[in-house]
Amino acid sequence: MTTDTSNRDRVFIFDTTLRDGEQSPGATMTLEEKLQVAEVLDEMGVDIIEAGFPIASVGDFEAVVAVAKQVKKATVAGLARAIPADIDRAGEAVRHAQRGRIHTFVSTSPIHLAHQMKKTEDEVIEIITKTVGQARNLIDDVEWSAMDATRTPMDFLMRCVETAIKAGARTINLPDTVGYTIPEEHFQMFKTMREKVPGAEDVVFSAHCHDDLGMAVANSLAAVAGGARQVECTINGLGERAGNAALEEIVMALQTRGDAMPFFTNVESTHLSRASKIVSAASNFPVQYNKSIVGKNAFAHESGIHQDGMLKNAETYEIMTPASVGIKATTLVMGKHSGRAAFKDKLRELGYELGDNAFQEAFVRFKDLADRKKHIYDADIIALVDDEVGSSSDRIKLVGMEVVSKTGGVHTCNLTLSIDGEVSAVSYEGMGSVDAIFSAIKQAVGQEPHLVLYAVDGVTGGTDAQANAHVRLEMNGKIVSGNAAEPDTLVASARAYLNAYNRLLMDRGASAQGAMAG
Ligand SMILES: CC(=O)SCCNC(=O)CCNC(=O)[C@H](O)C(C)(C)COP(=O)(O)OP(=O)(O)OC[C@H]1O[C@@H](n2cnc3c(N)ncnc32)[C@H](O)[C@@H]1OP(=O)(O)O
Ligand SMILES: CC(C)C(=O)C(=O)O
Ligand SMILES: [Mg+2]
Repeated sequence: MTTDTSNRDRVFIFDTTLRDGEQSPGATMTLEEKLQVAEVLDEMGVDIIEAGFPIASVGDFEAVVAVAKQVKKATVAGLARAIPADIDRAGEAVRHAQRGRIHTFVSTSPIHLAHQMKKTEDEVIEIITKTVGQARNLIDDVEWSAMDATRTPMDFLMRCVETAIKAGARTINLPDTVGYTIPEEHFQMFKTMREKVPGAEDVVFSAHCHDDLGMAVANSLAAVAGGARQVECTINGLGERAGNAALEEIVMALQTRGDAMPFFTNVESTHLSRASKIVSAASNFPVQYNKSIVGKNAFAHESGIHQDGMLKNAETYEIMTPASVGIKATTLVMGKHSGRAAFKDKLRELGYELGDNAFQEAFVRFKDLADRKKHIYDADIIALVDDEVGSSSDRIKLVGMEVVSKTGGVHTCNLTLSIDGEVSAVSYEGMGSVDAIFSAIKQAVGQEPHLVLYAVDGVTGGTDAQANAHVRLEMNGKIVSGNAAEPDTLVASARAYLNAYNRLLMDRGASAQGAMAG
């Protein structure tokens, strides 16, 4: 991570979550939500907040006004088409900000000119002069955008840019409106503009990339390398169609790879995770698990080799710290790909110190469970280890069990037990599956303990949760309890019953056969 900003150019971060982000189908935010988003953006040091498109509706106008009044540090921008009424309305909204900006745009590509705007190139040039001039009469800070710039012939685009600069625009944004460009091409476009357009040195060039081909961030960084010093982006990459360039990715790319890209932003990255959560809740757009920087898995490791490396040194598999983006800690997720190093570490965290054999047995059972269950929670491991530790001295052990249940019919349990090392099989029919299991065990062991309690609950949520079965038995005035956790409720019930039964035998200090006889 690079913290030294000397000899580095500043890149201004223009956040458009509240405008382009809100254009995502279904992402409409209430005024309160917009204010909450604006607050976190301002706190984290975003330079410009595009708060909305004031002409779009009364609600949008009021939201831009409210954000403008609330924001303390950032510039607040309002979007306007190249239409006088739009520009007036945007000016009316952003004048409430300590620093306001009118952002006006017009199409420049042949396809837009022919089909959307129905204007000639010369007419567009005239429109730019008039509308940028109108905006400059309202406010000093004017940004002009060439909609669909990346599908515009360079000579015409340069004419447009030169016209906008002459009319008074301070920021020239060249959007990749349809996410069509590629990094090398984007780099060249900005480089050419900076080198060839008269007056280019007096303005800030800006990139605004969409993610239709999944290259929004790469294209934005290429634009910066080519001379752009403002990047337009959104939290979580929210935005029209496939979204905009993700703010958190741009900020962290520049911060993490300062060695290769000599730039910095003013964004305090430790706010990124919180901002992501706020925007996700406000827009109702869940963040995909594997989303860079802010996804649930961005700092989570499940595979044994990675977990082992992480335990030795976090830099083996993490190029930035979770703390740097506001996430408390890395998570080592326990699952079928985990190895002994992570399992041992997890046991230590849960307060277990097992001997070599017990550890090995617990690890085998853990792997077996992980093969059958998608999510392994701490409670699963606790249940598994408690069961393992308890069962090592058991004298009655479950070897195999088959339960056949029929609606309205009998329930049969075919059971094989090992009793003091001797294997015996029995079959029993009961009123229900559990009745058949318990009766089969009693028949095999040859004793009649009284069942005081039988209960089952889920250790963790979901249909693949482990069932935690509890059994309390009484025999000759002695009461003992047994528990077992298993993904299968019937197996958990059988094990819990045997767990209690083994304790009965242990308490009596007799051999299993003796207990059976006595
Ligand atoms: C790439 C982008 O993100 S652009 C921003 C997209 N955002 C939005 O559209 C915000 C929400 N939009 C709206 O609420 C509405 O579309 C409004 C209020 C802006 C306009 O509504 P309407 O007047 O009903 O127009 P409508 O949406 O049907 O069509 C858009 C019109 O704007 C014109 N237009 C589009 N962009 C521009 C521009 N940059 N400058 C001037 N005119 C433009 C279109 O040519 C079309 O004009 P026409 O009706 O003469 O053919
Ligand atoms: C309005 C402009 C800046 C835009 O969002 C785009 O071209 O994608
Ligand atoms: Mg856009």
